[in-house]
Amino acid sequence: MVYKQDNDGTLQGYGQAFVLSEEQKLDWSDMFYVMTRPVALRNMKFWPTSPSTFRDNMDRYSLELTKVASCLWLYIATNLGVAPEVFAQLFKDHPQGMQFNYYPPCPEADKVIGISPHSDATGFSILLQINDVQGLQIRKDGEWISVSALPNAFIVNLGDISEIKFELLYKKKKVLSNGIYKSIEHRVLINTEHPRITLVAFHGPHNSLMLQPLPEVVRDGKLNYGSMSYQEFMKALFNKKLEGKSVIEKLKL
Ligand SMILES: O=C(O)CCC(=O)C(=O)O
Ligand SMILES: [Fe+2]
Repeated sequence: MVYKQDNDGTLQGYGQAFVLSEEQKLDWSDMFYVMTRPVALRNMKFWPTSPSTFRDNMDRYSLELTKVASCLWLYIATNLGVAPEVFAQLFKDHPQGMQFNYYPPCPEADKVIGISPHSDATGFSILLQINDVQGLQIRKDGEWISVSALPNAFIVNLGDISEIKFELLYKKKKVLSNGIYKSIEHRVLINTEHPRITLVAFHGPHNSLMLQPLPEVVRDGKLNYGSMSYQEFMKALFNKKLEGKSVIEKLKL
C-alpha cells in the first residue's frame, strides 16, 4: 500500500500504532497519521494526492487549527497567571500532527476496543468527530464516562506535556495543589452497526524541549518529575503498547 507506515519511528502513514508482536490483540481501528507542522517537517510521501483536494485542505485546516491552539495556550497561560511568552517558548514552531481514526463497526463490540486506554503525549489534542457516531470515554475518579461530541464542536484533551509543565507552574504560583490540568486518560468503544470517524490534531512542544521543571519553579521546591527530552519521551511511548498513563507515570520521582 502506497501510504503505509515505514517504521521510520514517527508513526506517519497508514496503519496501526503501537504494534509490537504478532500475538498482541490489536485495537479495532485503522489510522492515518501525518506531521503537519512545522511545514519543514512534513514528509510529503505520506500525503495522498487523491482526492486532489486533500493536500490543500489539510494545509489550510492545519493552519487554522494552529490559530485555535494559540488562543487556547493564551487562555491557559492567563488562567495560570503565567506570562504568555513562557508558553510561546515551549510550543514555538507549533509542532502539530494530524491523525484520522476509522473505527469499523463490530457485531461483537463488547469484545473489542477502538483505542486502548491512554493519555496523549502532547500539550493538547483538538479532536473533531467527523460523523455522529459516539464512542469516546474519559476516565474520571476511576470511572469511564462517555463523552458526547456536540455537532461542529471540538473536543480538547489535555496531554502529558501539559501535566508536567502546568503542575510545576502551579506549584510555583502556590495557587492550587496537584490535580489541575492533568492529562486525561481516554479510550474509544466500538459501535455494533456504524463506523466512527475522527480527526485528531496533536499540538506538542518543539522536539528539542527538555521535559523537566522550568528552572525558576524548582529553586526551593521539590522535583516531582525527572527529565527527558520530548524526543526520548516519544520514543519510549512508541516502543510499548498503549497502557493508560504509564509513560508519564515513569517520569514521576
Ligand atoms: O477517536 C477518538 O475519539 C479518540 C482518538 C484518540 O484518542 C487518539 O487518536 O489519540
Ligand atoms: Fe488519544
